[in-house]
Amino acid sequence: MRLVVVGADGRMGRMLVRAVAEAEGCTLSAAIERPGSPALGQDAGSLAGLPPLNVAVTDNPLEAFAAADGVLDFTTPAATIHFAELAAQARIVHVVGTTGLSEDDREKLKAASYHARIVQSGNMSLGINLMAELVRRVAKSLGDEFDIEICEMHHRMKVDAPSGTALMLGEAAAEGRGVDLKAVRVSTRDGHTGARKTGDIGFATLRGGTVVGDHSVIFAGAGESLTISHHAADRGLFATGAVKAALWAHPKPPGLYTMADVLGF
Ligand SMILES: NC(=O)C1=CN([C@@H]2O[C@H](COP(=O)(O)OP(=O)(O)OC[C@H]3O[C@@H](n4cnc5c(N)ncnc54)[C@H](OP(=O)(O)O)[C@@H]3O)[C@@H](O)[C@H]2O)C=CC1
Ligand SMILES: O=C(O)C1=N[C@H](C(=O)O)C[C@H](O)C1
Repeated sequence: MRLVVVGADGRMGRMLVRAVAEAEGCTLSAAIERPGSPALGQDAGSLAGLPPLNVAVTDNPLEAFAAADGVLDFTTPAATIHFAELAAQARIVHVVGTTGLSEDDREKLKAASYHARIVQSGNMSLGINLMAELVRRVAKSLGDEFDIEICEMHHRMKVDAPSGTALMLGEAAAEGRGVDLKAVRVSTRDGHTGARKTGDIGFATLRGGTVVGDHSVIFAGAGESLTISHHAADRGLFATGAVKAALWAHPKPPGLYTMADVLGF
């Protein structure tokens, strides 16, 4: 499968280049960065700490997508929506790891998925996707006498909050309870907040250092609490998941898929 990595000089982009180079049945057909990036013209393999792959970074996604079977995209919401339009025109697979997407962005991805095979997930790891299934089940079993709080910590450079993963876990908890997350979500608390409202789902965001990604969902009841946690030690696992998603989606019909579909949950 010929894969393009967009945002190839980013933290995830470099991991994706490595994952493609190491995956059986995949080749890196192009590496894209934004116009003006200092990475333009450099070898994508060298940027990723590998021997040269003879793939120079360019700012021409149109040409790259026309000669590819799929694109791995961990960039920014604006860039992802632009790439979704191009991937739909080229009828290729689009794996979207970018977080911080708005409702409007999601609508645009949905529209693009009439032509492209899109796999979108706030987290491409096996562990988090399994955790979301567990959270759904526990939330369904426990009822709202158990308060749900979601805590996440990421590195100091992360720009969106709560994390895409935290929101995904919140959606799973809300689904388990049969409620709409938007109606019960509490993402900030400061000052005299009053007592916690029954049924709220709270989010706490921590940022610091080089933390790859830690997530906990706490079910706090009367006299007992249950916590489900995940610790990501290396962002290579998200990249491996993204390549797996691309290979899975290659023979599928156009549509908007999730990592849970890829993993068969
Ligand atoms: N779903 C998952 O499993 C995971 C998702 N993520 C998400 O992936 C995204 C990226 O994270 P991370 O790698 O840490 O961020 P980085 O900022 O390190 O990487 C993003 C890269 O995309 C580039 N970029 C921005 N706009 C464009 C454009 N129009 N064309 C081409 N390249 C562009 C940036 O270039 P420049 O810096 O020059 O602007 C940068 O190199 C975030 O939303 C993050 O939350 C991260 C890990 C796992
Ligand atoms: O920005 C990151 O680094 C990460 N982003 C994703 C998120 O927002 O959940 C996934 C992972 O936790 C790392």
